Amino acid sequence: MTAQILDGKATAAAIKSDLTVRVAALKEKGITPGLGTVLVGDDPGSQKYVAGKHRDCAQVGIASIQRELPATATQEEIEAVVRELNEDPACTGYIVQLPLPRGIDENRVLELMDPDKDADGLHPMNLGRLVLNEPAPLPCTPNGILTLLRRHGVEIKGAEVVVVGRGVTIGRPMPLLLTRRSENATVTQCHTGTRDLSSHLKRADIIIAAAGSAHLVRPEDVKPGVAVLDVGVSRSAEGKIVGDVHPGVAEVAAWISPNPGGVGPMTRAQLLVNVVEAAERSAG
Ligand SMILES: Nc1nc(=O)c2c([nH]1)NC[C@@H]1CN(c3ccc(C(=O)N[C@@H](CCC(=O)O)C(=O)O)cc3)C=[N+]21
Repeated sequence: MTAQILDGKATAAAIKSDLTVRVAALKEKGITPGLGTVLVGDDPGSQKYVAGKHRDCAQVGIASIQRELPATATQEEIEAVVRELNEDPACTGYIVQLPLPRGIDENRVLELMDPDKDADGLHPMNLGRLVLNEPAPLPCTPNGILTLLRRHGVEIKGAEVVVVGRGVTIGRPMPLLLTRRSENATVTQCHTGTRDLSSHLKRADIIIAAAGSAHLVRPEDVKPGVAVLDVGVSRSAEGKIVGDVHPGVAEVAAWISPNPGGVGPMTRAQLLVNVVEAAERSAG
């Protein structure tokens, strides 16, 4: 058996085409959604991601607001940009690209953001709203994963899902989304402290591998017919992206998300969804 592809690139393109229509409707009401990005420093990876986000915006008609600060920027300088975007009516939603340079208190910056402009869905207020089942912008990568599964007809209701990882962007919020009544999955969260990862993986109907550990999930660890989402990003010695899932898993799984071309483009698409939804909320 060779797994079918959970095609994030194609699914993200379909979402962007839906959004183009919604953005046009907002513009008829006199509202142009705008995505802001705050990029601090000159990390080439971060520059590339941020550039990708603005390319996406251009495709769907969302305005781009780019703020760049040097690697030497102080806490106060970064916070001043955050305050400015909070006040800017043209900025519907924004992100502060992470990580911030050493010595900057990231959480203090993030907490200063207006939660209603939080395009990442990772502001403490919005994580709290998620716990409380209140409407909120949803974390982009976990929500992108759910959308990718739904659009390929992978059954989430009742599924045994193993999430590997406990990072703030994926591992922590993912089970919160999966265990809502609307999803009704059963979740096991594994991490570096898990005694026997393989025994958990073998029981899973869906595996979400977000540990950042190259080829952590091996073919002998998984049940035939499983759906596997490869969210990990490591770099090989040659600089190529290496995921958390061993390529041999594709011979056992029913569904697999390629990496690149899987969850990454979905993350970007959900960011745009959050910006458009924030603009729609403000339009009433
Ligand atoms: N505030 C904040 N929000 C983020 O969402 C955020 C962040 N900071 N910091 C860095 C990480 C990383 N991230 C990616 C998003 C899309 C791709 C993506 O689309 N990747 C392509 C490949 C790109 C390539 O070839 O390098 C793919 O998977 O097909 C990758 C990585 C968002 N992040």
